[in-house]
Amino acid sequence: MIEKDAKRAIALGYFDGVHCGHQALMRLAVQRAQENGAVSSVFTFDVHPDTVITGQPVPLITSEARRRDEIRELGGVDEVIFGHFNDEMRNMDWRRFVDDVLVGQFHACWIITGENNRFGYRGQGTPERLREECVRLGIGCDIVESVKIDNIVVSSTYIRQQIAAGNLERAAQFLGHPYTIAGAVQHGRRVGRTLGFRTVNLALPKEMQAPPFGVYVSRVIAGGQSHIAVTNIGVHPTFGEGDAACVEPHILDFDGDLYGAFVQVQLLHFLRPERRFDDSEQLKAAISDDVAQTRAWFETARK
Ligand SMILES: Cc1cc2nc3c(=O)[nH]c(=O)nc-3n(C[C@H](O)[C@H](O)[C@H](O)COP(=O)(O)O)c2cc1C
Ligand SMILES: Nc1ncnc2c1ncn2[C@@H]1O[C@H](COP(=O)(O)OP(=O)(O)OP(=O)(O)O)[C@@H](O)[C@H]1O
Repeated sequence: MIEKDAKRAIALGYFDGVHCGHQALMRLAVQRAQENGAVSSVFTFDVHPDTVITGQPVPLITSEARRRDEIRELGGVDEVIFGHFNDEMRNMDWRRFVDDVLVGQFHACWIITGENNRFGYRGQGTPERLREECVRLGIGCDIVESVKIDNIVVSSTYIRQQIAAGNLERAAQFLGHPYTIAGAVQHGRRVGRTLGFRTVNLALPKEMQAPPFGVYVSRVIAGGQSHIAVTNIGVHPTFGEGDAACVEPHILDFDGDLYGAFVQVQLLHFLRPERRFDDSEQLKAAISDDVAQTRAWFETARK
């Protein structure tokens, strides 16, 4: 239990996907907290600010249900604070945000931000202004240089573009971990078993940035175990149109029961687009080929 008036080293930003740059920033927050006998925290928002500002939902790399856990697991911080991004927050002067919210309400003794971060009304809170304000308040401040890969600044926006294009290897390189869809296993229509390939069924969270509908080499993490799998994402057009998009991994060489379990599906490599087959025999042949390609991919990855 973290005490309300504990002092905190607070990292600022939205942290969608918890990519390599976010992780570097949070490592520093953890270090500053240790040095100062403080709690390491992230201050983020319940909705993406651009969703409110532009009126267009920003598709997310991390589903809403997983955000807190993912930031804590991958960032190593003690606490994730979710500010409510409403009109009041949107119009709040940057200095008031620092003085009243971060310091007044959450007792910040150190604030950590990336060099490209902007906050407060119209983004008028720049890292340089933050540094000056922290000096005035007598608290610590770090401005972290952007992490780059291949001379490209790692950002959630760039990673979303890679996911949307099906470049999951590139997305994983920039994330520092695979793109993952998590959720509770639901009952499907039990067609999979008639095909000879049982599948685990998950809803695709509607707020997520999905990759193109298709078939992916995958891993399924369930009950602390990692399984090799091949996953179809889409609306399975062979069986009629109109269904909501779902995520259906077929776990190779597995005969267990996962109904109701909470699983994570890591999508590693795009194999082919989803398509409509004329009959289930053709679909079966295609899935057999997907399975063979998946085994071959893991064989090559192991070498
Ligand atoms: C590896 C794999 C690839 C698949 N590819 C397609 C496809 O291209 N087109 C399609 O209509 N269904 C495809 N399916 C079938 C459906 O996604 C789903 O497995 C089937 O409709 C069974 O659904 P159920 O679990 O609700 O019974 C594929 C399934 C798997 C496991
Ligand atoms: N590549 C990076 N290296 C270091 N820090 C970063 C990097 N990218 C973002 N940050 C910092 O991490 C915090 C959270 O970043 P945030 O999620 O707001 O931005 P982002 O990843 O650049 O996303 P977007 O593409 O939406 O701008 C911010 O303080 C930001 O400046």
